[in-house]
Amino acid sequence: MTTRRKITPTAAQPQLRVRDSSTSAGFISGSLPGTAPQQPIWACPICTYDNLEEHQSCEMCGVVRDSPAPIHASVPFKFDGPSPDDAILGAVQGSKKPVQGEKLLFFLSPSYVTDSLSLLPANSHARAKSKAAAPTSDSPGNQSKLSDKEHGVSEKLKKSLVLDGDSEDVKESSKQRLQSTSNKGLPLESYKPEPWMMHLGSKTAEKSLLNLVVVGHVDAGKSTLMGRILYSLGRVSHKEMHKNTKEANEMGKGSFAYAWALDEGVEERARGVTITVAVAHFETAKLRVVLLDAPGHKDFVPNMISGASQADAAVLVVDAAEGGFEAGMGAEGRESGQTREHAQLVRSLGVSQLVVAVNKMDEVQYSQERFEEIKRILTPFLRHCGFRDSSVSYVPVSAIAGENLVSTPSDELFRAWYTGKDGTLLDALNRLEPPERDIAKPFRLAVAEVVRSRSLGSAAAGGKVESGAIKIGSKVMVMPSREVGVVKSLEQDGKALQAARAGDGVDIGLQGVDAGVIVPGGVLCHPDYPVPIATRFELRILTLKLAFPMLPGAQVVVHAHHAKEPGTVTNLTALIDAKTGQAVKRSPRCLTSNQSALVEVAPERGLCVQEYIKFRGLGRVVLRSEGRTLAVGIITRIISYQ
Ligand SMILES: Nc1nc2c(ncn2[C@@H]2O[C@H](COP(=O)(O)OP(=O)(O)OP(=O)(O)O)[C@@H](O)[C@H]2O)c(=O)[nH]1
Repeated sequence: MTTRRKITPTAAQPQLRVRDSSTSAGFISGSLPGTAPQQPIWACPICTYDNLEEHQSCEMCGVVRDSPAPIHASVPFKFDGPSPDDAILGAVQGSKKPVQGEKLLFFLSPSYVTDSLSLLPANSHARAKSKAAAPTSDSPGNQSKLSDKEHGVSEKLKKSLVLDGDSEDVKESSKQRLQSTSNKGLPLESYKPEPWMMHLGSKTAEKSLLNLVVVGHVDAGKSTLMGRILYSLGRVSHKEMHKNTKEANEMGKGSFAYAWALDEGVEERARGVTITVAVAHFETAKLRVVLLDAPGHKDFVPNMISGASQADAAVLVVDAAEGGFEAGMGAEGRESGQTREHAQLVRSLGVSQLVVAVNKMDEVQYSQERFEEIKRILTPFLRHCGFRDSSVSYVPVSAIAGENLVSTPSDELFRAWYTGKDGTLLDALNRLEPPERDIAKPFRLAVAEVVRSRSLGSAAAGGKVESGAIKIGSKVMVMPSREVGVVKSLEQDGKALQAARAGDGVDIGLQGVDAGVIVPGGVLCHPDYPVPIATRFELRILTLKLAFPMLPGAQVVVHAHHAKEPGTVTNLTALIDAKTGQAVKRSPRCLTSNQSALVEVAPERGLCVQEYIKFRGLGRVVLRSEGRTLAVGIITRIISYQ
């Protein structure tokens, strides 16, 4: 039996999923977080955050340990590696040394893709055919430390966040940041997790959970690849495969038979494209993988964003065929390629580990030269997106021929050069590290979908637990309605659970709330620590390639976790130097491509979001307009609440 489902996020029209009840013995996922051991620490010279000895860079602001005295004190924090967010936060080159053996290049430079494609041999351009863990600061072991320190860090940041010492509004910004802990709830720092939460999973030696999103340009072979893996691992039965093959042949779409294991919708099958995010489960030697198969077509980027916002790691599928790879990179004058856009988006949505599956190797006769060529072009590009070289692996595969997926290649041409020391795609997936989870923070779950099933009842939501933990009987507040219900049932992969914790993708059945109050893009949270409903917030953004300058008053669609809401860029507060993190110009008249800036945004209806520094998963934002991604960013301050 397979346990696949689809997520179609849209705040305006909740997606209902009807499913038979199919529960089995409950289990609790994940490994034992345990209590934080006493370990030596070092204080960051920028933000004063106390880091564990083993960390070579600050978990709070990303500054490399032993870096020279800080010269750009306006940088509040950063990812583990440079990313679009890093550019937003600044100091990519100013305060961070290159990591061992890596050269940090100025990333997302306008000419970058053109430059990298110019590395191709002349005939490669002619080939174009017509048709993206490091532990976070929220590690369980660090949870108490983080919670206890949060306020102290903020006190320091109060000074360092001021972009311009003379500016009253920016001083006010810092003051409000400190007050914006939660709206009409207890201060976050007063939260203490209950003992049972910290011991979830302690009695079992279960595999770790990894949420894996599969992204890449349209038709790169994502669904075929994952369908074939699911089939090889026995997650798709022979009977089901036989049925898919027969029906696909009858529709003249025989080559999509494996993809149909994931593309189950009528329209998806008729059009031969993935539209929604399909969810499936499989296991590697050490991981329980929740697979999120995202659409590649540019029209469905919003759905891809929703899938990627739940992910811990990603598989970027690229098409090795002549012209296929180049199309994904937006070569040959194409306005954009989704290999490029997806890699930028997944990194800005917090994914730092990437497996690049170089697919359709059968179409290039398993050419080592082609594989190396693609690697050579992608490596610096992915570095520019913010991926560390050491967090990216490349695996040549053929989904259609089943080569190098779960077993070593059998094709002679392939075996001639691929010795298999880097292993199969499954080996590469097994090497991914699940991130540490935010267990010691109040419960938060961003609603990905509305679920209706007999076992869960009429008021049920599906999504990934961002922080904290819940069990049967826990009270939760449904936002934005503020109705409070009790957890009646919990399910994961079709099995009943007694409890769920940060990182788990779960379906939650609630008692005591109206079904209609659960909406995709809403948030389930701890009733004493409700998520704010923000009606205006400040963002640090990095603009991508803009067709037109962004002006104050620009109409955008604001994407935050699974929420999607029209909104207005009400103010361009300051232009920020991406290298130094300093405000270089107040109230710029407009923003152009590849600029880092502080802006204010007002969604038409309140959004359930939080400052990135407090809840990363609820603090990342993507601004889009007319089907194009304009900017990626993080919430630095909530200005007004509903
Ligand atoms: N030759 C060859 N064709 C492949 C391979 N993998 C996939 N395809 C074909 O590529 C086409 C697209 O495959 P899909 O799996 O639907 O691609 P996708 O990336 O999931 O597409 P979207 O989700 O719509 O972006 C189908 O005709 C597949 O049969 C491969 O390894 N070799």
